[in-house]
Amino acid sequence: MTFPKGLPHFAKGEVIKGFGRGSKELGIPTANYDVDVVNNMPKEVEPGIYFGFAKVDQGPVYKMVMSVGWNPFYNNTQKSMEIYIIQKFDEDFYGKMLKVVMLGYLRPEKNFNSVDELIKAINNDVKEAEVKLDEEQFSKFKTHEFFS
Ligand SMILES: Cc1cc2nc3c(=O)[nH]c(=O)nc-3n(C[C@H](O)[C@H](O)[C@H](O)COP(=O)(O)O)c2cc1C
Ligand SMILES: Nc1ncnc2c1ncn2[C@@H]1O[C@H](COP(=O)(O)OP(=O)(O)O)[C@@H](O)[C@H]1O
Ligand SMILES: [Mg+2]
Repeated sequence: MTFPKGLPHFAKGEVIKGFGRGSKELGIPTANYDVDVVNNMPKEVEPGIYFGFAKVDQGPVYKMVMSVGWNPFYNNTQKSMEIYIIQKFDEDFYGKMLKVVMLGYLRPEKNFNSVDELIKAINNDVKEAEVKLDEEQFSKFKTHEFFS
């Protein structure tokens, strides 16, 4: 199988503050990158929802889903890259170093009629990502030297 245009893409940077909507309104926190990391992405990587792996500081490598774009449901004016790590954390990790590898594309960003529909869509993304990331072509990136 061939990867979508611009993938795999490796990114790293500090976790910054976003709008605080992820955990408060959706119950799904997302670690946001700053504008430099967003601008470093190859032009051919389309906005949309992606899956891959993530690591905070010296911690373990976890599965992740990522939203790239303008969040049409909220109409953001700045493009963002936000990562939901598929793992429960007891504490926030603002200011920490976050490394990710983007491996696959799930769907375009969409608008929804309600917050509930957005939450359902994200939960479905998580399910799909969990299955796909177990495929050998993707799972091998868990031990990629980028993360060591
Ligand atoms: C897997 C995933 C899929 C998402 N899909 C959409 C989407 O289709 N449309 C949208 O407007 N926002 C989408 N979002 C982004 C959420 O709206 C965003 O995480 C939320 O606004 C939190 O923003 P904040 O970090 O600035 O607080 C998605 C986020 C994730 C993690
Ligand atoms: N599983 C997780 N995935 C991503 N971020 C998490 C997770 N658990 C806790 N966090 C923390 O929650 C923060 C994001 O919450 P969020 O409500 O999206 O706020 P913000 O708008 O500031 O990004 C992250 O920056 C991180 O410190
Ligand atoms: Mg966030």
